[in-house]
Order: sequence, then C-alpha cells, then structure tokens
Amino acid sequence: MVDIKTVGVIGAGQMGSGIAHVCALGGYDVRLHDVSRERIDAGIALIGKNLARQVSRNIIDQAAADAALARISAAENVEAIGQTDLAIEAATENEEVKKAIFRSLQPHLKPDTLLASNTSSISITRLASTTDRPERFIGLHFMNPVPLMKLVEIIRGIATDVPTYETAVAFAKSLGKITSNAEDFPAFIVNRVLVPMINEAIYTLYEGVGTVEAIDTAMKLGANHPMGPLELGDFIGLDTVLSIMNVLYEGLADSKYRPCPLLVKYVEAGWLGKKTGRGFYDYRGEVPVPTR
Ligand SMILES: CC(=O)CC(=O)SCCNC(=O)CCNC(=O)[C@H](O)C(C)(C)COP(=O)(O)OP(=O)(O)OC[C@H]1O[C@@H](n2cnc3c(N)ncnc32)[C@H](O)[C@@H]1OP(=O)(O)O
Ligand SMILES: NC(=O)C1=CN([C@@H]2O[C@H](COP(=O)(O)OP(=O)(O)OC[C@H]3O[C@@H](n4cnc5c(N)ncnc54)[C@H](OP(=O)(O)O)[C@@H]3O)[C@@H](O)[C@H]2O)C=CC1
Repeated sequence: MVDIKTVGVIGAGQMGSGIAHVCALGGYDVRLHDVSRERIDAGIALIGKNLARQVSRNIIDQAAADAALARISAAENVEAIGQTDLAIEAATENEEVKKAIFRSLQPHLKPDTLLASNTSSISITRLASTTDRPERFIGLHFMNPVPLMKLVEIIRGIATDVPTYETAVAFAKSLGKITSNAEDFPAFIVNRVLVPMINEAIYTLYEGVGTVEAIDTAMKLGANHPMGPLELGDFIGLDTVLSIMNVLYEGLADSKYRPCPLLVKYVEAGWLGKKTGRGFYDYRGEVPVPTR
C-alpha cells in the first residue's frame, strides 16, 4: 500500500471539482489544475457552493466545510500535480486529451506517485501505456454528483499491480465510498448499462415516440428513476454521453451502440446540457423548458 496524503486533480469541471470536494472533506491536501486560472477558480467556487449546500442540509458543519476549502489549492502548472502522492485525471472524455495530460505530467512525477483516471469509458490499459508506470495506474471512476453518489468503480489495467489496487480501494473507502470492480473493457459496468439507455431515450425522442417531458416522466414514474434519462443526459453532459457511445460503438464493434443522430446534432450545436445552459432542456429561465 502507498501512503496517500496529497491528491492532485486535473480537470476542474463538474467531476474534478466533485472529486476535489470529497478528497478535501476526507482530510487530504488537494491541488486542483485546469487549463486556466479562471477555470480553477470556477471549480473552487463550485466546491464552495456545494459545501454550503451540505452545511445547509446538516450533512456537515461549517467548520468541516471551512477546513475542507482550506485544503484545496490552485495548481496553475501541472508540475505541482506531479509532486502529489496520487494524481487523478478528470478532464474531458477524449483519449487524446487524456494522453496529452499524462505525457505533460510525466517529467514532474515523483517516483512513487500513483496515477488514476476518472474516465467514464476509455481503456485504462491504453491510458496507462502512455506513462512510465502502468503498474501504478488505475481507473478511479467516481459518479456524478460526487459528494452524493456512494459508488466508485475501480478498473485495473492489464498491468495494474496489487499494491496500487489495494491503495485505490482503501483511498475510496476513506472518502466514505463503496467500491465495485469492473474489468477494463469499454465503458466498464455503469456506463455500459446506463448510457445506452440514455441513447435509447434520445432515439425515442428522435423517432417521435414521445416528447421530452413524456419520456422523462415515463421513466421517473414508471421505473422510479430519480431523473428522467434526457434530464440525466443533460446532467452528465451530452458531449460526455456521445463520447461514451462512440467508445462503445468502436470498442465493441456492434451497431446497437451507434449514437442517435439527434444526440450528435445537439453536441454539434454546443447544446451540451446543464453545463452550457441548454440541452434537451433550456436551463436559463426559472424552470427547465424542453428544447424540442
Ligand atoms: C457518466 C459517468 O461516467 C457515470 C455517472 O456519473 S452516471 C450518472 C450517475 N448519477 C445519477 O444517476 C444521478 C441521478 N440523480 C439523482 O440521484 C438525484 O437527482 C440527485 C442526487 C442528483 C439529486 O437528488 P434530489 O434529492 O432529487 O435533488 P435535490 O433535492 O435537489 O438535492 C438534494 C441535495 O443533494 C445535494 N446535491 C444535489 N445535487 C447536487 C450536485 N449536483 N452536486 C452536489 N450536491 C448536490 C445538495 O445537498 C441538495 O440539497 P440542496 O439542493 O437543497 O442544497
Ligand atoms: N459528467 C459525468 O456525469 C461524469 C463524467 N465522468 C468523466 O469525468 C471526466 C470529466 O468529466 P466532466 O467533469 O463531466 O467534464 P467537464 O467538461 O465538466 O470538465 C472537464 C474539464 O477538463 C478541462 N480540461 C480539458 N482539457 C484539459 C487539460 N489538458 N488539462 C486540464 N484540464 C483540461 C476542461 O476545460 P475546458 O472546458 O476549457 O476544455 C473542463 O474544465 C470525463 O472523463 C468524464 O467522462 C465520470 C463520471 C461522471
């Protein structure tokens, strides 16, 4: 096992911010990196907002929220991430972006730093092969929203060694999470099952079987889902949903994973969901309004 005291998070979007949030609450010193200082500051502001939500719900007290925020520092350069004990990549779901991040990190890594990716679907084995330490590389797949979702999916690459696996499981448990193991195949378990369902809901809209509201209402009341599949797609990010479908389609070579043309159209329009203000719903007003 490796002793983790400092955690680096690369990507300060909804997931990177959430991971930094729970690591800081778990007592770890966190260094948060993104492409610009304004992105990092936006991520830290989001963490502050979500900590305040938890204080208002008496999930944590103000002192814990303040202490957690104080443990998070902005790492404008990737060098600071290299000096951490565990570096978690949570950037855009694009294999070339992720590989470029690990290549940029390489020269600054301590000899025993562990590397992890929060990727939704991309091969851990392939990402690990771009580093000098595939045996100390693992998939740590948090779920959205990170402060609330109990699961962390653990994905071992073909070379991941036992100490790295055991350290990753212990680390996730130290954050109050429950782990499940998935083999390193496209989209692992959660997204292999969940995202094709979201894609199918988009096909249902595309083919005119139901409206946006009918589809989400049907699944919330008919299957007891907390969010309808279209609302969930907006919550995840339609760019991420499309990336995952493409990983499944190309990785498993089965036409049943072809992305719905309507999903492609929304992503091409930049209508990515909540994070851009508009997806299958328009979030810019008082209440979300269907965009189709
Ligand atoms: C894509 C991948 O790679 C893998 C994935 O993550 S797949 C996606 C997995 N996630 C899901 O399926 C989420 C499904 N949705 C849900 O479980 C719920 O709708 C939810 C937990 C997101 C919100 O639960 P809810 O009770 O309906 O919402 P709500 O009452 O607004 O929130 C309850 C509390 O949770 C917290 N919360 C809600 N949304 C949050 C968020 N996005 N971030 C942080 N905290 C949040 C807040 O404390 C909130 O209290 P307030 O809003 O009053 O401050
Ligand atoms: N969304 C979800 O529900 C879940 C997503 N994931 C995975 O987590 C990862 C992040 O997803 P999510 O947070 O939703 O994505 P977001 O788009 O919200 O955030 C991604 C962040 O990474 C930044 N980024 C892009 N390139 C770099 C780089 N080279 N160095 C540093 N930062 C960079 C982006 O900046 P910019 O916008 O300027 O490009 C953006 O701020 C993805 O791999 C995704 O599949 C896992 C579980 C759930």
